[in-house]
Amino acid sequence: MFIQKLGQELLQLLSLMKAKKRAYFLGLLGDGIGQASVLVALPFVFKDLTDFAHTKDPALLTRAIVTIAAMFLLFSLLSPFFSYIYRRCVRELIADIRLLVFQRLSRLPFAYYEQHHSGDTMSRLGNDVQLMERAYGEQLKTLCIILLSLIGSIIGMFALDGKIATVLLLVSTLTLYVNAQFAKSVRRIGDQLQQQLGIGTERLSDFLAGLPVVKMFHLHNVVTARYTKANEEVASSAIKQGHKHALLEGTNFFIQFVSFGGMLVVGIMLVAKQMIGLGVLVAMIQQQMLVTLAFLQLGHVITTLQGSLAGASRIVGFLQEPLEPDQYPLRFAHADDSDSMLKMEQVVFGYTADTKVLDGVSLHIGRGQMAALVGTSGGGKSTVMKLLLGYYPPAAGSLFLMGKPLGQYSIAELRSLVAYVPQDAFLFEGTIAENIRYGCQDATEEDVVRACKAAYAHDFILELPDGYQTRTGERGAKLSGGQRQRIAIARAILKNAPILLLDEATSALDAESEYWVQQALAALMQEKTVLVIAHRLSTVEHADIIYVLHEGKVVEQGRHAELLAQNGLYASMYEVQQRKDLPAREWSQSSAGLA
Ligand SMILES: Nc1ncnc2c1ncn2[C@@H]1O[C@H](COP(=O)(O)OP(=O)(O)OP(=O)(O)O)[C@@H](O)[C@H]1O
Repeated sequence: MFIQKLGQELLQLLSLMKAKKRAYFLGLLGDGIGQASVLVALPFVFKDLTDFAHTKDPALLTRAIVTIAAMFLLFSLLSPFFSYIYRRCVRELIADIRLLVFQRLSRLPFAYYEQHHSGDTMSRLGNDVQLMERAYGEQLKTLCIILLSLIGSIIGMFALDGKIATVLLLVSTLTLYVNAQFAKSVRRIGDQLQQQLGIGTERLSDFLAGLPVVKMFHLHNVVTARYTKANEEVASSAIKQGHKHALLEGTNFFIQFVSFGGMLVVGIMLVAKQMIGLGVLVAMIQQQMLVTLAFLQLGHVITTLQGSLAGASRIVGFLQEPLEPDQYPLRFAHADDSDSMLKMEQVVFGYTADTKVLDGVSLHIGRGQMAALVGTSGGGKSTVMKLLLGYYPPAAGSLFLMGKPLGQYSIAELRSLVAYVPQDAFLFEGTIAENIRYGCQDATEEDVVRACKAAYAHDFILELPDGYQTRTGERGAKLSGGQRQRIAIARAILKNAPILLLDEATSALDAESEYWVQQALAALMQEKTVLVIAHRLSTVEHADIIYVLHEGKVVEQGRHAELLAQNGLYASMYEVQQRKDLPAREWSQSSAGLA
């Protein structure tokens, strides 16, 4: 079972080598054979020298000198050459694997990112890839040298004396057995340790992402306590691992001591009775030490290799995560012959099979119209957006874009038709110009400036120290919320997609920023079909149609005045917000008057 699992994981590790397999094994075996043959040949040199001292036979001295010269050649010339091939291969292999992991990561379905913590994913790229590097770069090579020198030494021992070799081999096998027993529990602890390291990384990335919240609520003690707990668990597993290793070392030392002492005593008695020569005893002791050492190292390398293989197996598992499909396999019997740009018919959706987050939602948005999604928190507004962006397919019902069923679009086509401005505009580390150009990578400088002027961003960008070349900082941290939002709007203007999805962010902005963002949005919405999630109902009073979502159902729909007249959920939400919004609205109106 254990051997079978080890073998399977080794195969997984080798499966990632692909085209580099040949060069890797050439380097590995070349270097391994060089180092192992030196180890195995050395006892024979000592045998010849001991026998020469005893018999004065010059042929023995010549053979010893020739062997040493051959060893020198192997060790100083060939071994470094193969070692170079091998090391280079490992570096290239690890770079390839990192890239593979990243490429897979960038093409996973949206559900994956929602279900996995980013810290866990970071740990994949960091810890697990590092473990693989150790497996390819150190442990497999050590394993190769050990196995080769083990085979060479066993053959050498049998060449010296078959009976003694059999007894010594049995003792050495005991070492292997003990090590294999330890390996299982060390592996278990190793798996636990990696998992706990992943949790530690999660805590760290949570802390970094939530730094403003930590500062604002003075949560240092809370986050430190969470991190301390994860850290203590890591330390506890690492100590347990250390304890097992120490116990293993002690046991191995005992076995080695007994077998070495036994060999020495029995060997001297045999030499005294002239049953074997002194040279044979000297060579036999050395070969036996090599075999015992090889078994000892074998145990150690297998336990550490197992830890690395666990990392490799997580990477292999990750590389098998299903990719986002190019197209959803949705079949719809009919095309939409209405004039709608965006249409949902009785759409049902749940994040899990047994829940319904959207329960028969129907929307109809005509060309050039502005529609709004409003409603209670958790009502399903963002989920509607996720379906329209092709992050998830609907479980039932129909979804049409520009009259064509969703299933007839590739995901890439779908996303080219839609521009999305989220609530929290994300900017990549880089310059402002680069960030805007993500909307259309072929855009010229003039296009970028035009988009920024339309998004009311041009003036503030010019005031920044390096203008369009100003770096935005991590997640755009060097800019204000309103500035980030206007850059995101400029990016969307540049994309120039016919359908615009907006998640209204103005509630998080101060009155002045809100005013400029609203102006920018008005420019963005021109001649577009717009669906906006509105958190503040005052911003969608002029929408062509408003859909009120509550617990996954459209409970009201119509224009602002019609909904007020219905005196239902919308009317009561509007009334509550009117009272809260008053000061901001007054400022906004007076600014508009000034502008
Ligand atoms: N990735 C997810 N996995 C599981 N459930 C989710 C996921 N995202 C949202 N939900 C659940 O789906 C329901 C609808 O969420 P959604 O975010 O669509 O609501 P919303 O109307 O946009 O809410 P809000 O106005 O508060 O942002 C909620 O009950 C939420 O808990």
